[in-house]
Amino acid sequence: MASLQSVKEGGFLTATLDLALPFEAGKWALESGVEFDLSHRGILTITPPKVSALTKDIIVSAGVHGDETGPIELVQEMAQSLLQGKLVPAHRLLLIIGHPQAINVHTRFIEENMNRLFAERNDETNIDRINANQLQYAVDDFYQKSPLLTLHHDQALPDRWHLDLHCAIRDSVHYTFAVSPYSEKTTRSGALFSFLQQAEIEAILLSSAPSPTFSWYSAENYGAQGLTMELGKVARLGENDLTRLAPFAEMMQQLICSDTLDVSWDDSATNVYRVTRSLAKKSDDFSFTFPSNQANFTFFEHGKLLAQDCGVEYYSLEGGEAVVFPNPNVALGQRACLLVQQTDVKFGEQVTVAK
Ligand SMILES: O=C(O)CCC(=O)N[C@@H](CCC(=O)O)C(=O)O
Ligand SMILES: [Zn+2]
Repeated sequence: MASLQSVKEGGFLTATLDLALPFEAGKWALESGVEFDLSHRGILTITPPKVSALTKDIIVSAGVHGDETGPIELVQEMAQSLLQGKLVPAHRLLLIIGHPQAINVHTRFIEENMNRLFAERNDETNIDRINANQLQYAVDDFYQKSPLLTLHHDQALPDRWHLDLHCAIRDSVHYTFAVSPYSEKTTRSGALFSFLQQAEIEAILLSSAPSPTFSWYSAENYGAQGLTMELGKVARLGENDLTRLAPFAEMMQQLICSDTLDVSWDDSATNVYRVTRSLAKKSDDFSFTFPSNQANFTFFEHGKLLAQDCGVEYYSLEGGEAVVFPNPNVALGQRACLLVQQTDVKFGEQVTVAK
């Protein structure tokens, strides 16, 4: 079947991954008035039948790492329901399956980690860089050409969201958690945190420095309520237990199909962490003092030796620190782990770390 027809019938993921089939762009509408624009392989823009000042510009991306398949299956399920008219969106959507080439060979990336290629446009010397540039153009196009901009008469920006869905490589004290990228812009709204709590996401990690990730790109460049979502653990396509992500899938459907979401917050219901340090791998001598499969959010009391790198030793700080994303095999100069401490937040229009 032609790839465009396959997408129209709900096969967004199948068509995206079938690299033997030449890509066919296309625009079409359902009787409901929902409009679809398949502009590139794995990049689908969906426009609701009507827009208002309450309409959001929402990006949901998955497959930026090819072996993180649970979120890919969630995006496919959402795309299928929208394409078949079973769901009617209330907001503008950009659905992205980010790295078909890596997904097809079940690997995190081909030559370099695509989720470190969003600081700027990249020289297109490999497929990871080509894809990262294409995703940057897609985000730019989606937010910059939004019809909502005229609705707000350029006074205020539309409510922009970007959920970049990932899985963790290893076990985690928290099965689901969200990483809020650092930006000087207002990208940590009470509505975003309330959404996470209602989606039963177990923890939120507040980054304290910029990072060249996909969610950071939208937060920093467009003030989007951006998150990297860690939804379970890596597994093969079709071998994920999506029931554990049901509350999140349900809240994503509410986010996409409801004009507005209830906003509430219970300090005791969600663990919030702030990033105290990000350890970069400075040499091939870098090593951790704990096993490479150490679970995310493992806590180390104050004064424990965590890692060493060419004689430089890293000890856990006063109050202790927990480790997140420990990976001694990253490329030189890249992040080998995050170190975090639990924190309290002041909930409001924007959420801030309580002093
Ligand atoms: O489990 C791991 O070690 C990595 C899982 C993953 O891909 N995480 C993202 C987090 C990005 C961020 O810090 O926002 C990544 O490493 O790209
Ligand atoms: Zn990932």
